[in-house]
Amino acid sequence: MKVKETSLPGVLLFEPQVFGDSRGFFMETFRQADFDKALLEYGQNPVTFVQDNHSRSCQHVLRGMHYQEMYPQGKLIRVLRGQIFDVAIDIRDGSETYGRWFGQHLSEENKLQMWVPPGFAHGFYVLSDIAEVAYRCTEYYMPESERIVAWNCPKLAINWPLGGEPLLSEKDMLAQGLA
Ligand SMILES: Cc1cn([C@H]2C[C@H](O)[C@@H](COP(=O)(O)OP(=O)(O)O[C@H]3O[C@@H](C)C(=O)[C@@H](O)[C@H]3O)O2)c(=O)[nH]c1=O
Repeated sequence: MKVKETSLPGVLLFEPQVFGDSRGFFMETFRQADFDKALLEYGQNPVTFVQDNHSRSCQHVLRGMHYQEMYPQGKLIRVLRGQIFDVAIDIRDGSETYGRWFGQHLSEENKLQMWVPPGFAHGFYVLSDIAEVAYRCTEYYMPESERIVAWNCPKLAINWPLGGEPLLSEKDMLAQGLA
């Protein structure tokens, strides 16, 4: 697994080694020791994943930008099918990079994984007909603690590669921008 820093400190990209042969391919998608080493190398605290999620969305769906106020979740995101534009926003109080975002195309082709540390908001926009997204979380889902920042907050000015009007859940539609 190769690890790359991004332009937003804390957010990391993981690129698995893919072993292709006449049958198809094989890859390790997570290895605890390598992940621990990467976090240590980039000065982050060790984490434990406690929940695995899988969602399926159609083209132009935008989910986000979500975070949990209490029990902030770190998330390790990958795409099983299709392509998304995945975005993390630093919303940690007092952070030097507060309000900055980073976006990356994740797809079944590039097999990249994005690490979104606890304290960041997260969301994605679906570019392909269908996208299946799988992610591991470091805290359990706590709906009462869930907060949402509007995907189109002018202060964030996220440069979404929109190919059509985003399809949002009702709660994402009602979200406010960053205070
Ligand atoms: C996120 C989540 C939802 N649910 C339920 C609640 C609801 O009835 C249904 C759909 O929930 P949502 O509309 O919140 O799903 P969704 O909009 O896909 O929420 C997700 O968005 C991405 C961007 C993230 O980063 C995730 O952490 C999560 O917030 O699933 C769970 O049971 N456990 C969970 O962990």
